[in-house]
Amino acid sequence: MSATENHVLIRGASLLGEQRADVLVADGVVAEVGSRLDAAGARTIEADGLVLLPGLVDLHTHLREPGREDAETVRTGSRAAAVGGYTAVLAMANTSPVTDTAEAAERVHDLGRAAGLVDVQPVGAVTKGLAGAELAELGLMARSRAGVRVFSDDGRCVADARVMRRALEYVKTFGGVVSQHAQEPTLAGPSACCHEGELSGRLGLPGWPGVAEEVIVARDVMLARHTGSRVHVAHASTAGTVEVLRWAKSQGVAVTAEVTPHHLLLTTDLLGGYDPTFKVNPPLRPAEDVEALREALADGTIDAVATDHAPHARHDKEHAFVDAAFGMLGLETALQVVATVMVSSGRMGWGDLARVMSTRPAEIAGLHHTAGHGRPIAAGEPANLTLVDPAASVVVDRDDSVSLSRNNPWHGRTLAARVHATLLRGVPTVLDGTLVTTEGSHA
Ligand SMILES: NC(=O)N[C@@H](CC(=O)O)C(=O)O
Ligand SMILES: [Zn+2]
Ligand SMILES: [Zn+2]
Repeated sequence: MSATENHVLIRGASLLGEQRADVLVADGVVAEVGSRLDAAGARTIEADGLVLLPGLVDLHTHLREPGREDAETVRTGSRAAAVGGYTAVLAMANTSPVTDTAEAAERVHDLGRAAGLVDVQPVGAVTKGLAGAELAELGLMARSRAGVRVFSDDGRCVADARVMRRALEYVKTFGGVVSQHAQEPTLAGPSACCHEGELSGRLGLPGWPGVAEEVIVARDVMLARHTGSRVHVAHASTAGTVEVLRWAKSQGVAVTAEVTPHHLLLTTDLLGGYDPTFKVNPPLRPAEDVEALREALADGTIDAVATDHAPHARHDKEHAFVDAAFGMLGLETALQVVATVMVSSGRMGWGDLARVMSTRPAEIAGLHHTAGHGRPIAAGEPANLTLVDPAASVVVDRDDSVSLSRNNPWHGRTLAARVHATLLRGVPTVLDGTLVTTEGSHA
């Protein structure tokens, strides 16, 4: 092995879209940031016109392993994440079996390390089997090798206020956070499948009102205030949720929130054709909600963008609308959607995009200090990096995906920007927009 084999020189990138610099990566860390750096023998990435960001961190990914390896595996989901510019993802607990024990969390963690493309950090279930009644082994998961810090029954709401209160008290003891799928089950029938409004009436589909989300968010911020613990709102989707968050933050409540790319761009009227590709939970909302979410993301009321990447096998999606599975792909296109909606429009800069897609998610998940994600691009920092072509414009084709599933709501749309390269601790996982396999060949 030559002395410079582990060296990568990124030449002439614009750091967070601002000053231009060369970045030398050696042995997993940023060795030097400067101009006209020379590193004979280092692999050089010409980055003229490209923007360098800290590696993206996804607070909300469904990897489906164990249980539904036909829809996605830790390995295929890791590939999709790397292609999307991610260096860390949080894998939701609604697998089969559920991630509700230390052993289950360690298994997911180890599968992620074996795939080796992104850091896969398991989310632990709040309640055993996601049943909503008995707390899962929160402390054992936290103390396990997986070091779980984020807990969620995602897919289901922790609807019982007493269970939620106890979970918040428990995670406080080790600095954890509960990520809530906010949806009051008694405010929507079991077959609810879209936003409750004028369109649901016209289509004859049973709907959820936005208030089903808002009452849980309001309740949970009060429980967070009462317990002095941290709550995180998963996939915030309504203007009312934004109002509650704004108030809670003004009161100093330890609440954070994420919004998905699809809730930042897609609206409920896409359901007019009954295409199950657009069936997702929480449902796509009207344009007024979308605008409130964009504003909240820009002003920091919403902390992060999280994909809620929810792969589904074809035979689970290709049904009549009411019977199809909920969820859509997100990892490979998230940065492009945020670039399109927030950066190309001038509402945010690349530095802001780095805040909402890397720094804040890393802080919320506790990956900032320990695992070196979401860090500044500076000498001595772990080299988890994403290089983006801001001028690219790409027509999304669902068959270009490295995910096992094809439920891609962006198919046929033109999106801005493109991930050019991703580095995990200094090792390129993506180069020239293409996955680098561990064998070193392109796949
Ligand atoms: N978002 C979805 O529509 N589906 C998710 C569950 C969830 O995030 O609630 C899934 O696991 O498929
Ligand atoms: Zn959810
Ligand atoms: Zn989810």
